[in-house]
Amino acid sequence: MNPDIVKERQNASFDVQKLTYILDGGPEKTKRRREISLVLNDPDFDEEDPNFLSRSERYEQAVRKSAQMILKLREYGISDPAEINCYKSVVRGNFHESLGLHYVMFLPTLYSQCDQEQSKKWLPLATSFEVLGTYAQTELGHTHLRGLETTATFDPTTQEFVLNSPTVTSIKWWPGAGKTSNHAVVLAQLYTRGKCHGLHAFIVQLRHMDTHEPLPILVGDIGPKFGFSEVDNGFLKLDHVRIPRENMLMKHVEPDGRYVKPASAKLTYGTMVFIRSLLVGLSALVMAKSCTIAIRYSAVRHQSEIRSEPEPQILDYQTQQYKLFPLLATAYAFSFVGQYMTETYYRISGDINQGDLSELPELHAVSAGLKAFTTWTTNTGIEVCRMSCGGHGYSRSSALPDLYAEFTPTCTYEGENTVMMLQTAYLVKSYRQAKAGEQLRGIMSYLNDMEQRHVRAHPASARPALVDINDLSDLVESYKLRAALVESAAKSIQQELQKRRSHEDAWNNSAIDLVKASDAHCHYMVVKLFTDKLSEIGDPDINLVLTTLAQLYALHGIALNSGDFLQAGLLTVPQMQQIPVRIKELLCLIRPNAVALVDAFDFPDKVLSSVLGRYDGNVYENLFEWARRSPLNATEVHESFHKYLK
Ligand SMILES: CC(C)(COP(=O)(O)OP(=O)(O)OC[C@H]1O[C@@H](n2cnc3c(N)ncnc32)[C@H](O)[C@@H]1OP(=O)(O)O)[C@@H](O)C(=O)NCCC(=O)NCCSC(=O)/C=C/CCCCCCCCCCCCC(=O)O
Ligand SMILES: Cc1cc2nc3c(=O)[nH]c(=O)nc-3n(C[C@H](O)[C@H](O)[C@H](O)COP(=O)(O)OP(=O)(O)OC[C@H]3O[C@@H](n4cnc5c(N)ncnc54)[C@H](O)[C@@H]3O)c2cc1C
Repeated sequence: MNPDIVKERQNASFDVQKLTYILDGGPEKTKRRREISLVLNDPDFDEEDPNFLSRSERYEQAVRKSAQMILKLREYGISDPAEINCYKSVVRGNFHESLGLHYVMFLPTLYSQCDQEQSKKWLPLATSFEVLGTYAQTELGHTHLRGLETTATFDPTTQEFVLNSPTVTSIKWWPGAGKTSNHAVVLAQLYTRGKCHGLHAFIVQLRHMDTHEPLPILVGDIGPKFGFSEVDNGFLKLDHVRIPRENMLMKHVEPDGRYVKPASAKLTYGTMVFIRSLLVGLSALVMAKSCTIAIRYSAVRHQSEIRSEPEPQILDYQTQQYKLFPLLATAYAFSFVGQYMTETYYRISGDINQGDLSELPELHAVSAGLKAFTTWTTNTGIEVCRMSCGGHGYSRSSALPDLYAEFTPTCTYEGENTVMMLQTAYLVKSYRQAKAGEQLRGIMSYLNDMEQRHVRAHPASARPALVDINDLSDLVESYKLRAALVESAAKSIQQELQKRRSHEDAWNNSAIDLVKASDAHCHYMVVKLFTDKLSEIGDPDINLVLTTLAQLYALHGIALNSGDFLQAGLLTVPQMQQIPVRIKELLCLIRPNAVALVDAFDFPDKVLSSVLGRYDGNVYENLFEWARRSPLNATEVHESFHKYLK
């Protein structure tokens, strides 16, 4: 064990184990997660570091691993869905799996959209992995749902749907598992009796069940990408492919071609809402991994000097703390927001299953906004962590380049982040309702008292000292008032309309304000949820250290967005000047607990897969060992010497 890291652990002011229990949701859950993590000792999961393999080898290794994962699930008797997720997350490590889409999109779509008869047919096939599925929605030319071109036309004479990609731009593009899957849920515009009824989901067989040869369908892999090398994102061109009427999910077409309207057309989009909710938790996980690597490494790395003494740990540099500790605070904040998002998703989707769709718009707005907010922040955070590790952060052995490459498409898939932030119609609608005197419930209720508490620029002399920057509840309150930026967005729309612009142009001309409003709303939610969580934590030592993190999270956010808070008169200039001073004090308070705070995330070394983030801190000897395994070192003299240099 590296002596620096031993010393760090001795300095901790709280019980790391107890904090792990809080993050997991209780000691029993921690115990079970640790038991599940033991599967990593199974030699059948031994594999070559993917960084030493070609794309094709990576894909093959990933398919082997996915197949092993399924066999082992049965062997280990893991059947609870939450435990399956935990098991898969542990085994998957920092990479995605080739069968991922089957689990996260294909199966959930079947579960939520099959009727009884369809469930009876498809669920046994899909859960036994005879049917391997993907989710084919995006097209080469479009992602916007109303713009999708693929058609499904009902033919009452044969009781079939005819699926067609009429143009190049209508070719399905991006669905994972182009080579792996034999079926797809295909999203297509439904036509019956000559009329278009919008997007609906259809189950389409793509490949022969025994030979895996493609049916008369053009299907394949779209080629190498920025990351996601394990995943065979695919293309799919359908040329008048016929499928039985029974393959339409939720069956909205009667045998005579009559269309039966669903309770809400938006139910077809349910799988996306599900994944967007999951991505909030994934952001927390990846932020936590990145901080673990960067903070442990910073504790064992010595460089330069502060005083004329031996080189200090780089974690002692104030600038290093300023890079990493706000991200550590973010990892904790997002962990609690992830828990909230999961609970909210299951609560509201439970109501939806019972026929109560009243909270569907809120679920859509919250999941879209938080998905965008947390993935954007995490994406830039990983890169800060990588940079903070200097040259060794650039080595793939650190895992940080892989974490970045695998995570960065979360800002794009399941709805491009700007587009998701622009799903603020709900915020503006809520604002207008509140303004009209309606009492809002839930997370939007803060808009109820906006009329009394206008957020607008005050002259400097008239600015009230509303906020005690050392008081978390005051900080939450000021974030809440800043979230009323939605008022500015709504006003911008109103002004545009007064200029006789169309409703659509008024929205587009206010889009920057709308994204800002959405961002401010999400930021408020995160600060509030983090603060609310503190009241549940009884252990005084843990409460203290998490309160320090929450204060840092809140103040750092204000410092980054100082213009909003000043312009709205929520903070005075002298208060704003106090914030960097307070932030520096908080960095000092966090410093002795930094390693313990990342230890509490409790990532086994095999899951982290990072030489820099090793629990024992023995970085240098392992960096050397890793480098020696590079394929270029397989021979002392590389064949290129004989071919070209000699
Ligand atoms: C929403 C759009 C942008 C627009 O929708 P559209 O209907 O076309 O048009 P509008 O008129 O604007 O909207 C109409 C109204 O409907 C409301 N609306 C829209 N969507 C929804 C919805 N989903 N639910 C409810 N309501 C909705 C909207 O607000 C309007 O309301 P109103 O009329 O104003 O009242 C739409 O075009 C859109 O959604 N675009 C984005 C497209 C998209 O998202 N595509 C995704 C394709 S699939 C994909 O990307 C797959 C990726 C693969 C990922 C694989 C890896 C996953 C990893 C998973 C993580 C695992 C976590 C594990 C964690 C661990 O390990 O621990
Ligand atoms: C790794 C990966 C895996 C994927 N897996 C799948 C899958 O399994 N199945 C599937 O169906 N799809 C999948 N996708 C596709 C993914 O869902 C889309 O790429 C995503 O929805 C974004 O759409 P787009 O690529 O068309 O971007 P575009 O919408 O073309 O975005 C390009 C730019 O235009 C801007 N823009 C677009 N519309 C607006 C607007 N209304 N207002 C303001 N700005 C706008 C965006 O902000 C962005 O800056 C995957 C994508 C990736 C990268």
